[in-house]
Amino acid sequence: MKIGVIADDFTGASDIALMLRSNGMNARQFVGVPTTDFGEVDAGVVSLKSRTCPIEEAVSNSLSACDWLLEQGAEQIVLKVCSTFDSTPEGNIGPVAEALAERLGEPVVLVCPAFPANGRSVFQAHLFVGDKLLNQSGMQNHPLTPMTEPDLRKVLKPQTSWEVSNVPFSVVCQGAEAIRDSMPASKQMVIVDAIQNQDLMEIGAAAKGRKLLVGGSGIAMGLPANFGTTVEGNDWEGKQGKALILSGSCSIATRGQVELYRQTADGAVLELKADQMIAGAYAAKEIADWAVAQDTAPMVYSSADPGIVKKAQAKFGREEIASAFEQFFSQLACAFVDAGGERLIVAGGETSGAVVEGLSVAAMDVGPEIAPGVPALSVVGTDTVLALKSGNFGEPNFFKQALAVLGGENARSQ
Ligand SMILES: Nc1ncnc2c1ncn2[C@@H]1O[C@H](COP(=O)(O)OP(=O)(O)OP(=O)(O)O)[C@@H](O)[C@H]1O
Ligand SMILES: O=C(O)[C@@H](O)C(=O)CO
Repeated sequence: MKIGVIADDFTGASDIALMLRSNGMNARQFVGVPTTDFGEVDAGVVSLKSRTCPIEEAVSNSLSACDWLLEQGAEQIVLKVCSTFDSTPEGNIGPVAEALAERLGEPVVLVCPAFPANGRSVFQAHLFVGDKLLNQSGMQNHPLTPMTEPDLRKVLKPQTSWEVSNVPFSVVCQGAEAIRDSMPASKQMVIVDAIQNQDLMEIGAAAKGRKLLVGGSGIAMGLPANFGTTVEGNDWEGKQGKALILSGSCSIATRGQVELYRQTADGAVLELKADQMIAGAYAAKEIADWAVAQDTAPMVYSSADPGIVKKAQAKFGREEIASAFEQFFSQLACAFVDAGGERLIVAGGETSGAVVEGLSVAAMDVGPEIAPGVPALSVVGTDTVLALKSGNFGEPNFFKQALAVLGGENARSQ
């Protein structure tokens, strides 16, 4: 293994696995730290559910993943965080990055969440989503990690005892050597500006030999070139069996995708409501049986507008309602696969984590791209194919595209 990735959520893990594969590395996504040997890969991506869990748990799981990746021979570790830098004021990005840097003996940590293909850019350490600052992008309403500050120095500083600084675009646009020369010598987390893919390629070249990087999948774009790896053609195969769409993401893009799919799904949709969920009114097995009996791929969703989410959180508690939905989606996915379902499309990182853990998946191979940051995946050793969609990724007709690609067709023709 050349590059080891510790991803703080499951959709993020498949996002960076796709990025590494598209740029010349064989990559495999693991669910937690593997306990069996899956053979040699250039890049191993360990998916954790550490974005919103208690800090001590996030640190300890990330260190275990790091140790395992080092044992596999990884020369460089990437902590994959969200391209919208999702974290609470306490963490978990800062504490995990600091613990990993100390474990690896790395005094300087490059931090860059930019992902231009999905509209995320960093300028003067401020994170933009399209033409909006992070705190005006809709992320201020996120159910678990509301992002109300666009200056990443101010987001990261309260999370770490290290200094936090910025390498501005005026340096980045001069290329890899200028970026390398601008690196401090002492303990620092350095937020590096990046606006376009070319900047990420230069940052990747500048990062050659660094033991730890922190960022969105964009930070991995220029890394495979440092190792001179290449990949053979993709032998990934789709499945034509029963499909189910599960959406627990309340992000703006997902809500648009849910609405569009709802209009075209011939009624095969079921909205889960918070009151009924808490009252235990939904039965996973019954809904799974209904799902496999449909002619078109059904969609089960809890995606709701910020006002509805806030009310549910005030009534039941933020963690309680989130975990009730996550547990239910996980049970439903298991019941659907038990009932013979083959294709699962899941929207939302936390939701995807719950589903994949519930299915007891150990490893996934990366197939073709459905949308930037979202690959088709196949669960190693089973007939299940999956798409794990980050909340804000994908075009309005994402679900239709995903059904096609998981079925072995081309997304662009949808
Ligand atoms: N109607 C709802 N009311 C309250 N919470 C909800 C509701 N529907 C979903 N949730 C919770 O909101 C959280 C959404 O997070 P999730 O990571 O799945 O989506 P996302 O944040 O949009 O995706 P990503 O992390 O990939 O950007 C989940 O914990 C989910 O259980
Ligand atoms: O970086 C992103 O935005 C995604 O891969 C993700 O992590 C969303 O959960």
